[in-house]
Amino acid sequence: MFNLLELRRSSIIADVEEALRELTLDPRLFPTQRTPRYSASSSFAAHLPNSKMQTIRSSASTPSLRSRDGVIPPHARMDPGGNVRVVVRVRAFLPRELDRNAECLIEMDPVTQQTTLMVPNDTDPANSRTRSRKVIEEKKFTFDNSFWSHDTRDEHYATQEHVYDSLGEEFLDHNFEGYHTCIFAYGQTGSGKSYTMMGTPDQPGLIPRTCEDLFERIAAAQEETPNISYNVRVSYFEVYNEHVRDLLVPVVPNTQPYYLKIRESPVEGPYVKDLTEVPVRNINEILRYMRTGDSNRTVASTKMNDTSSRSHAVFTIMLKQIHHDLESDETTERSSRIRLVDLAGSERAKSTEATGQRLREGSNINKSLTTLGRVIAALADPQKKSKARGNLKTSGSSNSVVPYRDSILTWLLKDSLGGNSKTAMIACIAPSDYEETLSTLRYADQAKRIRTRAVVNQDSISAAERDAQIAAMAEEIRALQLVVGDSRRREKDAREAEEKLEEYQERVRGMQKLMEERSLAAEGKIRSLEMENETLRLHLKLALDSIRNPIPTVAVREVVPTPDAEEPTRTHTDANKENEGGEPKEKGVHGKEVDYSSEEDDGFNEDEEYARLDREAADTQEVTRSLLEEVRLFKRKLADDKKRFWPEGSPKRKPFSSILNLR
Ligand SMILES: Nc1ncnc2c1ncn2[C@@H]1O[C@H](COP(=O)(O)OP(=O)(O)OP(=O)(O)O)[C@@H](O)[C@H]1O
Repeated sequence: MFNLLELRRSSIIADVEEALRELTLDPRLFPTQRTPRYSASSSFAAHLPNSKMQTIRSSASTPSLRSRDGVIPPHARMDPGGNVRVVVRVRAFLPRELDRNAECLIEMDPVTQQTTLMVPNDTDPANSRTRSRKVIEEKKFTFDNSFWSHDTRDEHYATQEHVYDSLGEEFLDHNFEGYHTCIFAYGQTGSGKSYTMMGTPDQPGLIPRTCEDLFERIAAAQEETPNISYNVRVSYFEVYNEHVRDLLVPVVPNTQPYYLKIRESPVEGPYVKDLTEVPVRNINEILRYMRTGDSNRTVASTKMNDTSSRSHAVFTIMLKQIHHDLESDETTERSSRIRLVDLAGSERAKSTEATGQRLREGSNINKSLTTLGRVIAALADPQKKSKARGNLKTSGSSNSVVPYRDSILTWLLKDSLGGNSKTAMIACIAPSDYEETLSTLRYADQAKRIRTRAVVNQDSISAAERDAQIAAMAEEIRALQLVVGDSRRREKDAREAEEKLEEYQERVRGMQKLMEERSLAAEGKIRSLEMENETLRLHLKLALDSIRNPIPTVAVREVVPTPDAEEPTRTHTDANKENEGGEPKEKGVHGKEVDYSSEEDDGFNEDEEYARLDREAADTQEVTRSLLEEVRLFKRKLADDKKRFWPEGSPKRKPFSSILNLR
C-alpha cells in the first residue's frame, strides 16, 4: 500500500515538475527587466523546443513559443493585447525662434514622465491665435516616455541614442520574437520628426540605429548558433499627394512619376503592389538603400522648415529567422515586419505661407492626418466603436466603422494601427507653439488608448511535415513541368499550323494571281471576239446588200470628139478594150472580181450565190455561238473559283496588286 502511495506521489511530483518546467519557459511570468544587450539568437532559441530557461532575456511580453507538434496553440501565439506605446519629444529652439525671443512652453518630469504645456505670454506673435481662445490653460499629459531634447546642457537631455535605447531597442526585441512592429513619428511641421526617425550623419536617428543594431545582433547570433539563418529584406515608399511612390526605384528626371497601386489580401492585409523589396546582407547594404530612398523623398523648403518632408515615408524591414533543430529535425520559421514611419507634418497654410504646389501638398497632408486622427479616435474609443457597430449591425463588419480606407496612409497602416502589430507613436513637439502642440498632445493622448493584438508570426514544421511539404512541392513541380511540356508541345503545333497556314495563304495568293491573269485574258478575248463578230456582221450585211441591190450597168454614151478637144472622148468599147488589154477590174465584196459592165452575166447564178451566202452566215453564227458558249463557261468557272476561294463573309478581297506589293 505504502509503495503504491509512494509511486502515486512520485508520479504527481513528476507531473507538477513538468507543468512547472513548461510554465517557467513562458517569459510572461518573469518581471520585465531589460538586459543591457539583447542577443538575437538567445531570443529565438529561448522559445524553441528544448531551450534552457536562462537563455530568455527579452523583456517583451513574449508568449510561449514551444511547439513540438509544429502548431503554436492560439493562446500562446496571441499577445494578450497591448496599448500603443506613446512617447513625446520636444526639440530645441530653431534660429527663427531664438530670433523672436520665443519662450519654451514645455516642461517634462523625468520621474513621472509627465509633460506640461504652459500658457504662452502675450508677446510671442507665433501664439497670437491662442489669444482668440475662450479658455487658455495649462495642460498636463502623461506618456510612456517624455524625451526632453530642448536643452543640451540639461542633465535629462534626451539624445538620439537615448531615444533608441528606450524605444527602438525594445521594439527590435519584439521583432526577433516574431512580432510585427511599427514606430511612427507624428507632429506639426518642423517639430523634429525626420530628425528623430532619420537624424543626421552625425546624429543618426531611429531608422539607421535599428538597421545597425539588427545586423549586429544577427552577426552575434550567427557566431553563437549556426543553425539559425536570417533573411533580411527592405522596402521604402512614400505617400505623396495620396499616391504611393517606390523610393528604391531611381528617379528619372523629366518623366512622369510612377505610382503604385494598393491591394488587400485576406492574410497580409493592405499592401503595395509591385513594391521593390531588396534582400540585404549587411549593415552597409541596408544603409545604402536607406540613403537612396531618403534622397528620393519629396522634400521642399517652407517658411516653417527648410527641409520639410512633403510626404509620409514608410521604411520597412522584413526579418525572417529560420531555425533548424538537428535533434528533432524540426524547422521553425519566424517572420516579422519592422515599419518605421516618418509622417509629413501637419501645417497651417498661414504659418507656412504656402501657395501653389506646396499648398496642395499641405492640404493633402492635412487631409490624411485628419483621417489618421479619426482612425485613432475610432480605435481609441471602443465604446464609440461598439455603439457605431451596433448602429451598423445591419450594414456590415465592425471594421467598417474605422475609416481606414479614407486615406492611403491609414489604409496602408491598418494592420499597424489596429491589428497584428506592436505599435509606438513618437509625438514630436515644438517648444513654443501652444495651439499646434496642444493638438499633437491630444492626438497622442488619444492614441494611448488604442489596443493592438500582436501575434507571433511563426510556423514550425516537423521533419515528417517538411518531407510531406517537399513531396507536395515536388508533385507540384512535376505537374507544372507537365503543363509546361504540354504548352510547349501546343506551341510547337501552333507554330506548325501557322507555317501551314502561311503556305496555304501563299498558294491562295498564287491562285488569285492566276485567276486575275486569266480573267484579264478572258476579258481581252471576249472583247476581240465581240469585235470580230461585229466585223463579220457588218461584212455579211454589206454582202447581202450588194447582192440584193446589185449596182446597175451604166449605159455609156459615145462621145464624138470635137475638133478643138485635145483628147477624144472615150467610149464604153474603149474601156472594154482597155480591160481586155489586162487593165485591173473592180473587185467584189469577197475579193472576187466582179464585172459590173453588163446586167446579164453569163456565169452568175443568183440562187446558188444566196445559198452560199446563207451557208457562210450560218457558219459565222455557229462560230459566234460556240465562242459565246465558251465565254459563258469561262464566266461560270470564274464564279465557281470565287465561291471556293472567297467564301461568303470572308474578308473583303484585296486588290491583287496590294497582295503582291506592287505599286
Ligand atoms: N531634437 C533635436 N535637436 C536638435 N535639432 C532638432 C531636433 N529636432 C529637430 N531639430 C531640427 O529642427 C528642424 C526641423 O526638424 P525636422 O526636419 O526633423 O522636422 P519635421 O517634423 O520632420 O518637419 P516636416 O514635417 O516639415 O518635415 C531641423 O533643422 C532639425 O535639425
